[in-house]
Amino acid sequence: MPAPDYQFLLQRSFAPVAGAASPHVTLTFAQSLDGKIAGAHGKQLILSGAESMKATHILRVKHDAIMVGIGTVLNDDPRLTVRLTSDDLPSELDPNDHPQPVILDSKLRFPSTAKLTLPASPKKPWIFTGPDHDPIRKQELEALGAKVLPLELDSNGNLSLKHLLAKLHEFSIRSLMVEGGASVITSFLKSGLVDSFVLTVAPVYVGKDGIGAVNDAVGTPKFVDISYHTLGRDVMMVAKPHRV
Ligand SMILES: NC(=O)C1=CN([C@@H]2O[C@H](COP(=O)(O)OP(=O)(O)OC[C@H]3O[C@@H](n4cnc5c(N)ncnc54)[C@H](OP(=O)(O)O)[C@@H]3O)[C@@H](O)[C@H]2O)C=CC1
Ligand SMILES: Nc1nc(O)c(N)c(N[C@@H]2O[C@H](COP(=O)(O)O)[C@@H](O)[C@H]2O)n1
Repeated sequence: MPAPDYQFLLQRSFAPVAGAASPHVTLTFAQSLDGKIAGAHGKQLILSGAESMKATHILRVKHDAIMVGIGTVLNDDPRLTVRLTSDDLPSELDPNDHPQPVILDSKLRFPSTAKLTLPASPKKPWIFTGPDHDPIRKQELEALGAKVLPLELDSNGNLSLKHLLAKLHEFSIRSLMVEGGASVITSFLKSGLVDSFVLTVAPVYVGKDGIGAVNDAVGTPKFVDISYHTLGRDVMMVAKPHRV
């Protein structure tokens, strides 16, 4: 099998439109053929093969920030770093240019033992939380190097994505990669705030007890500018949501 060509990602722009006061949002995740992103009880699964995982890390290096919900932190304990070498990238991209980790965590459930706050973590997380968070917990997390940032809630009691994007823009974040999990994917699909959609489909079935990528009604989003790329045994779909 020939080595995959990653130019479709390396050459793609994730810059916001001129004058926008919020970052370009890329929603990306890996799912099975039956639409699952994790196993029973949320068991973390490595669905992506080596080739599509490399594409995910190229996306990481091309974005200023990477975001997951607290459910993913509690379940997966992710690092959210770039693991590539300079041989994998053109000279203008640096494999040490890790995206800023951003977490949605309205009740400050973020664990003190998370890999994201270990000394080895190149960038300490920015944790967005609700207006009624525990100030002592905030201090504890800040002592570990995290930045804790209060945010308004939306009408469903979730952190407001519109305000989040405005705040990230204030902090000079121009591109945000949203990696999941299911609740965050669902919120973004509902929100209409997604600019690029990058889906990895792995040729496996997880079964009915797995966690679906979408866990609530999201309407019927449509996509335009669609392309499909074979990466090893996986397929990556790259598209833009159609804004009406
Ligand atoms: N295959 C893949 O590509 C990926 C798979 N996963 C899998 O996803 C699963 C985790 O998904 P899930 O449990 O849904 O957790 P999420 O990571 O989606 O986090 C959800 C939590 O984030 C908080 N939150 C705050 N604001 C929002 C908002 N506006 N929208 C949505 N959530 C918000 C809520 O917690 P609170 O109310 O406390 O603030 C909510 O319960 C794991 O099994 C993981 O392995 C995760 C990423 C990628
Ligand atoms: N692209 C992709 N493929 C999979 O098969 C996955 N399970 C994920 N998961 C996401 O990556 C996070 C782990 O990141 P680190 O390797 O720890 O940096 C995980 O939490 C999910 O967000 N992604």
